[in-house]
Amino acid sequence: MVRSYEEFFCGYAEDPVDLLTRTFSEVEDYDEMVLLRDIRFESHCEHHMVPIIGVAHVAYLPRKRVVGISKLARVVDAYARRFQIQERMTAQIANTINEVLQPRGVGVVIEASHQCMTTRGVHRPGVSMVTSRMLGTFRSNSDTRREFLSILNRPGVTGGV
Ligand SMILES: Nc1nc2c(ncn2[C@@H]2O[C@H](COP(=O)(O)OP(=O)(O)OP(=O)(O)O)[C@@H](O)[C@H]2O)c(=O)[nH]1
Repeated sequence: MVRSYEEFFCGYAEDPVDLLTRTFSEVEDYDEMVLLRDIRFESHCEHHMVPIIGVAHVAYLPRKRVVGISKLARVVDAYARRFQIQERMTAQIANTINEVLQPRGVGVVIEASHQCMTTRGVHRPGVSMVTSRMLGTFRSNSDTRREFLSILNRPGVTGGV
């Protein structure tokens, strides 16, 4: 049991800023959107300590600095593996990427099911919660935001491989 809880809450031992400090510079001035979608995560509700299970979609518009793509998923995990509320987790992921990479913009969308309301309390299975945090161009430019959100609605090319 102790090992399980150490795993559930190992995010407190991770520094999300550290995860993003190594960046790639030789990217031929790539400056279009980078989007990692369907990042599955498992978190725990800080009110009831029961699971929040969902997916995060994380995008940014680089300004010179491009990060290893797995690091975006690691940042999601670093915040998910803590006691959370979904709105705070969404903001933390976006704010950290924004502060460390200083991109032109960041967009984070999270869709999750909260077992504190599907399996107890109000008992509403099948309900999911959607939150988003848009910064920089994702907030100020509706075309950028629309491009991001429209990609989320497209089927993936890899078929989830
Ligand atoms: N942006 C970008 N990152 C990539 C691409 N292909 C691989 N990567 C990332 O390149 C990074 C290499 O980082 P390292 O820290 O050297 O590799 P690692 O120790 O295997 O890192 P993890 O994959 O996080 O375990 C990883 O984050 C990969 O996900 C790509 O096409 N674009």
